[in-house]
Amino acid sequence: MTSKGPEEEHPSVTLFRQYLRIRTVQPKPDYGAAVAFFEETARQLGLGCQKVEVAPGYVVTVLTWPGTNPTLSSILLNSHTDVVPVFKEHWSHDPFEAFKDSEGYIYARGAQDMKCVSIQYLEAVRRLKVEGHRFPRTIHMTFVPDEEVGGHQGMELFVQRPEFHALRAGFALDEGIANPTDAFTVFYSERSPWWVRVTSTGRPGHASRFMEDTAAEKLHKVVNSILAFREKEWQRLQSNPHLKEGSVTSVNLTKLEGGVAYNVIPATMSASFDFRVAPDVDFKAFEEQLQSWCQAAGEGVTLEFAQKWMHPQVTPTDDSNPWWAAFSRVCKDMNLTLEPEIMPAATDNRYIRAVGVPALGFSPMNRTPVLLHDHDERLHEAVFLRGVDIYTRLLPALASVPALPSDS
Ligand code: MET
Ligand SMILES: [Zn+2]
Ligand SMILES: [Zn+2]
Repeated sequence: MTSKGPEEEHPSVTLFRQYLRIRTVQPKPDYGAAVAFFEETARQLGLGCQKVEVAPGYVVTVLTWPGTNPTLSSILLNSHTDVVPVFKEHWSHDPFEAFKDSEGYIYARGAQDMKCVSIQYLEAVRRLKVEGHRFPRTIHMTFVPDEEVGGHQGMELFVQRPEFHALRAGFALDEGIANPTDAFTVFYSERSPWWVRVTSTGRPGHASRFMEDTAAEKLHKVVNSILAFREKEWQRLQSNPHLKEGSVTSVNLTKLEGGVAYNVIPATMSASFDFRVAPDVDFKAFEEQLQSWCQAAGEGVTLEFAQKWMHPQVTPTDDSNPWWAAFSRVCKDMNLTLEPEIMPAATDNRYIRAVGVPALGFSPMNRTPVLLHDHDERLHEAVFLRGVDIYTRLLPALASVPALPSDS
């Protein structure tokens, strides 16, 4: 599809580009502007709008399209409003201008992760409302802050609040990842983020000496053990074509800290690791493994967790799950190929699943390179619009799932 001039641009694309220009970029997102944007959109669409301040300055905006049968549980469409930082010098276009090139690619931070999805939800609801539809189940759209830094001042708090329980969510959709092939990836579980800092203490002294028991030597041993484990998991993934990235445990060494001068042996050094633990791992045994690598390195080597998710959940992807049945039926009817996978990263879906709500991670972008968090993050307007079509089919099906035992 070739690009149209601005006067011919699809209004859904225009709204998408407007949202992309709001600078909700970490570490200082302009959440006020995002909330105002959704309030205004709610007004235009005739949707209920509720603001829940889960922490000072951290507002969850809830837009609601009531269903015809209030006894049924609702459909929750979640998206986060924050985006990750940019390295502006590596971008072909200003990442907050939402520039559209002559082919129709829209360049912006958040184009894939996940401002596209927020607008696709809204535009699908708009279309269905304009066509005069009503569905039995209520549809709530939640726009949440803070996901990109862990969701601790966003969804993690929101799911504990009475306002969340009052939504009576029976099923949720949240973000997925683009797929470069013709297929669409859908995520039914997630790896658990474990952020681990290993601190090593040892003998300080003059750096000209062969000092024994130094912090660096012991830290080196732990780093070796963990990177050997990384290599093992990588080989396991490489050698088995049936395994996807989310099915093995990954780890990266992301920070090294310590030292004051070239010629002073420091008494303390630390290494930080980002583990993503596969859902089928025995968590207790895995933690013991980490502890034993530290112990094997010598005295004075300890670890602490900056993040340690312990509640991985799996949403069934067979017809025993009526939500999956409805979701996959629509995709089949639309001739979309689905690739069910475990999310390699972490999303707010982990909090939603942990309070007992089945959830899928889905960002309808096929034939699209995976550019989330990358330079030149972009999405073709035709792929974006196709996503609106997909939600326009998914929402009626999900919001019409007949009464379930869990609804009463
Ligand atoms: C682990 S906190 C979540 C932040 C981000 N979504 C990630 O997966 O890294
Ligand atoms: Zn995201
Ligand atoms: Zn992200």
